[in-house]
Amino acid sequence: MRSHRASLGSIDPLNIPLQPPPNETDEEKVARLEAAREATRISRTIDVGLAESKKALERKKRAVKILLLGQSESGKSSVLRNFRLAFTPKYFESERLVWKTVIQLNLISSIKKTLKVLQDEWEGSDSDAPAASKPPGLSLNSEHKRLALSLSPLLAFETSISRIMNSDAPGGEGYTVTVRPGGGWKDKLTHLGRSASTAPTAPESQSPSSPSSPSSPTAEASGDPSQVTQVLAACQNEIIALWEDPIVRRVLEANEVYLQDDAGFFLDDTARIAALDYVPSDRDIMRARIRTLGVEEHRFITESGLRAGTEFFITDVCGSSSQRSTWIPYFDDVQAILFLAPLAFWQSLDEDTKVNRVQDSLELWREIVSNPLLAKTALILLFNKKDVLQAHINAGIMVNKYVPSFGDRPNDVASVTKYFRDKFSAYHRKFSPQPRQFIFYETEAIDTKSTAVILGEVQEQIIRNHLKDLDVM
Ligand SMILES: Nc1nc2c(ncn2[C@@H]2O[C@H](COP(=O)(O)OP(=O)(O)OP(=O)(O)O)[C@@H](O)[C@H]2O)c(=O)[nH]1
Ligand SMILES: [Mg+2]
Repeated sequence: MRSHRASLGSIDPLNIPLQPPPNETDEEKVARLEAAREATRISRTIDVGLAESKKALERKKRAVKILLLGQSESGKSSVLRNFRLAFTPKYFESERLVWKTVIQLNLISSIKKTLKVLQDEWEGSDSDAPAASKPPGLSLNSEHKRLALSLSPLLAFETSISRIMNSDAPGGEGYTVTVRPGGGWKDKLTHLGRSASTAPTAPESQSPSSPSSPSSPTAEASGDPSQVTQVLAACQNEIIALWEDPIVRRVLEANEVYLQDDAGFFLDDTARIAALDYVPSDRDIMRARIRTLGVEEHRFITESGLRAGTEFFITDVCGSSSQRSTWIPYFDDVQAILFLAPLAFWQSLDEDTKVNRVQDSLELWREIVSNPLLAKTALILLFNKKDVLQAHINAGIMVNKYVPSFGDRPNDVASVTKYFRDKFSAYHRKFSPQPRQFIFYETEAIDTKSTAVILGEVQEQIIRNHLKDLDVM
């Protein structure tokens, strides 16, 4: 009986598309074989890539993942820098000169703010009231004009460096140093610093009484960090004279500008920072202010300490209210959250001056604590900036003026801390989806020694829990 099925014979129809086309010329054959080799190469590269991604995923699963949360200016990035200093000191050292530029920019920002207030005063006195009607303590004179004029070239440097750090995009408005997410700005500053040190040296510092004028070569504001150092050194007497001038201080106060309370305030350290050979101390680096934009993930392997060789992923976020929705994708698979909440009960949020800062932290804490995605995550609460709290209590700021429910408890740091700790702890108990330990520390992120001790304890706790979860212990 003949089979109804057609015999495949020696021709395999599945192979037909792979067969060389009939009448293939030699050139076509070479091209076809080359294309086949290229396809195999690409396929192998993809396989290797997939294997590497799988390995990286596996590694990330074993690594310790920490998320830094808290409102803007709570100290998240400063805690990250402390982590770096404590556990990756070589890496921290390699970045020291990058921070020099940030600190110089912080100093220039304070000068810029002062000059803006003075400028507004002059414009105001030109337009409305005659100068004579100003209270005597607020009358700016020609010496102030000279100081302002001699410092104005610094502003051009600030603009150029910010532009370089942000790849020519504006680096945010106002007076806070802001950079795009990612570490690209650090590479740019490092590179600029290196090329500047190999370039012919700039002229020796200029006469302090005549710092670079807009037309002088140093005022071209190339964004070269070594030029900023030169110009700051040349201007340091003027900066100190401006900041220490009693009339300028009174004008700033009358305009409710309190530079000392600003993050990244370095005017009191001008003589040191504006010196040609200035190298930032660890504390300076912790005090530097640079606003985080977006979300930054930092991976590092600890170089020293009890757990040297441990891989960490620390995610640092922007704390502004408008940015908080960007945190959520990072809640997955994180072992611990360090939640920073300075007890700045006398302050409101920059982004919404109707909202008290501690109230905002408490609300944010409630949201984090109650989030089901974070039910198993260790939450570590840091009442950061305890030095700032101490200074305000010492200055006689009354808590019950801002927080009436504080009542007539003693107006001291211990009572204030206990009062708010009880509140945060009550939220933690009430809103956690399942019971978990309440872990709490008072910190001062600009004090690297005390912070290192606390971070050592925190690191140990997190790693132990993580190893337990991975069933390694
Ligand atoms: N005095 C004092 N200043 C601190 C402390 N912790 C941080 N700072 C300073 O506060 C400012 C803000 O700290 P950051 O670490 O930049 O704050 P952040 O939470 O990362 O803020 P965003 O990036 O805007 O979300 C910086 O100038 C820090 O140096 C502290 O304990 N005491
Ligand atoms: Mg930050």
